[in-house]
This record gives sequence, C-alpha cells and structure tokens, in this order.
Amino acid sequence: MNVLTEVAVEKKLNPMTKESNIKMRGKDVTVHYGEKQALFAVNLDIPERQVTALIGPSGCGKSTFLRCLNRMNDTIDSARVGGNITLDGEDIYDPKIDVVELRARVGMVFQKPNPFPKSIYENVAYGPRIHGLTRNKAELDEVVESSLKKAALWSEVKDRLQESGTGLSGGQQQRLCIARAIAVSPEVILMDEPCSALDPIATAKVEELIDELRANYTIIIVTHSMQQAARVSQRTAMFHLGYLVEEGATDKMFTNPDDKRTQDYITGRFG
Ligand SMILES: Nc1ncnc2c1ncn2[C@@H]1O[C@H](COP(=O)(O)OP(=O)(O)OP(=O)(O)O)[C@@H](O)[C@H]1O
Repeated sequence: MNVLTEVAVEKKLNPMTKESNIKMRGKDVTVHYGEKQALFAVNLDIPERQVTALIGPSGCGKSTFLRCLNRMNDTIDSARVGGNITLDGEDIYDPKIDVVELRARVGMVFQKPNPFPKSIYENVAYGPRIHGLTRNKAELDEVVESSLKKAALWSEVKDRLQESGTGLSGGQQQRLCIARAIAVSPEVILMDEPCSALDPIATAKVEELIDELRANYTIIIVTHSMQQAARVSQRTAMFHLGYLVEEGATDKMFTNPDDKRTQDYITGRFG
C-alpha cells in the first residue's frame, strides 16, 4: 500500500450525501472563454460542511469551475457561463442576486497570499466594515479577534495588530487571508491552491486549519497535491479536458476509482 492509499484508508468512510446536505449544486455548467469552451456540462453537488477537492491535470478547468461558484468569472470579459448553479437551492446567476453579497456568502482564498497593504487589523476589519456587520469599534474588535482565532493566527499576531499584513511570513499571510474571508461570516469558502506558495510547515498548518474549519464551513479546494486532497477532503472531483470525469468519497477515489483517467492521474501517469 502506498502512502496515499494509507492516508485515504485511514480516514473514516463518509456516508453518501443526502439531498438536504447539498450546499451548492452545479447542473450542466459550461464555460466559454470567447470561442474556446473550457467546461462541458459539469454536474457536481457540493455537500455542506465537508471539504470537496477538485483535482486534475493543468488546464482541465478546476479553477474555472471554482470561479463559477461565486461568480468570479463575471470579472473576466471573455467568460460566458451556462447551466445552473445554486446555493441553498437559489440560482446564483439570477439577475436579482447581489453579487457583492454572494461573494460574502461564498468567500475565496487565492493561490498567492494577497493581504491588503494595510495593518493586520485592517485586513480583517475591512469586510465587516464595508458590509456593515458591526455597530461599533468594540464589536469590530471582537470580530477581528474571533476571525484571527478561527484562522489559527491570533496567538502569533495579537501583539502586533497595527503592523502591516504584508510583513508576515507567507504562511501567516495565507492564514490572514483566511481570517479576512471568515470575518464576513461566509457559508462557503473557495480555495484555489491555497498552499502552493507555502513551505511544508506552513502547508501543514493551513491543512490543519482547513480540517478544523469544515465543522462550520463548506470548503471547496483546488489542489495539485494528491496527498493534500487525500489528507484534507472528504469528497473529490476529478476533471479532465473540461469534463468532470468522476466524483465521490475521497477514500474511494484514491483507492478504487471507477475511471481509468482518475487512476492514471492519482498514480502519476499523467498530469
Ligand atoms: N481568463 C482566461 N481567458 C482565456 N482562457 C482561459 C482563461 N482562464 C482559463 N482559460 C483556459 O481555460 C482552460 C481551463 O483553465 P483553468 O485555469 O480553469 O484550469 P485549471 O485546471 O485550474 O489549471 P491549473 O491547474 O493549471 O491552474 C485552459 O485551457 C485555460 O487556458
């Protein structure tokens, strides 16, 4: 048994998701960039309070799909999204949807830590302030503290909240970005290769944090690391050339996938 299989087998088997546990659902999702089609009729259910990993070779459409989930593709002029995506059963592409509000409910953490060039405190306080989530300074202080605690960063920064966020280490910056996402009380957190710029120790901390966060949030993570997908996720979806090849419980995907392309990818035969 290789390390990957051992990790996967050790983890508890996850019961199949019930309809009531579906937080987000993509139905026949297509994306075009100009003439080029990047996603083909993707159907994927995202269960609540679990971590879903999106895997697959470079350029297969993982980030494109992730960006559909909080309408970040709206910011790319050439992108056209088709099909249907729901959050708690509500169509997020309905013209009535307030996109700013949607992105507070479905937060995002990017590949490269991108704190604002402002103090650690201001990085976290920014969202609650613009969304009017707190009534006074004391409440804002509380949100900043609890978000930094949830992001496992508080003990490292509590005495330097007024220092610049950009002065932190890469791993700390990424946890600051997670705190910033948490501060507006999201329901879903999208993570696009959140550890790819981090060293192994910082990566381990962020992975541990992801595992803790799933008690309260639905998490979808794009990762190139099979070990990471096996360690942090309960569900895995495998993409290839714009198609969703298969999805299922992570344990099964890494031990007994149905599709040869998944088998080839997880064993390093391509990608
Ligand atoms: N802004 C864009 N404009 C045009 N084409 C794009 C754009 N973003 C992505 N694409 C194309 O869409 C396809 C899917 O890209 P995407 O970034 O979603 O893949 P990915 O699986 O996340 O890749 P990687 O693992 O390398 O990040 C690729 O062919 C890519 O070149």
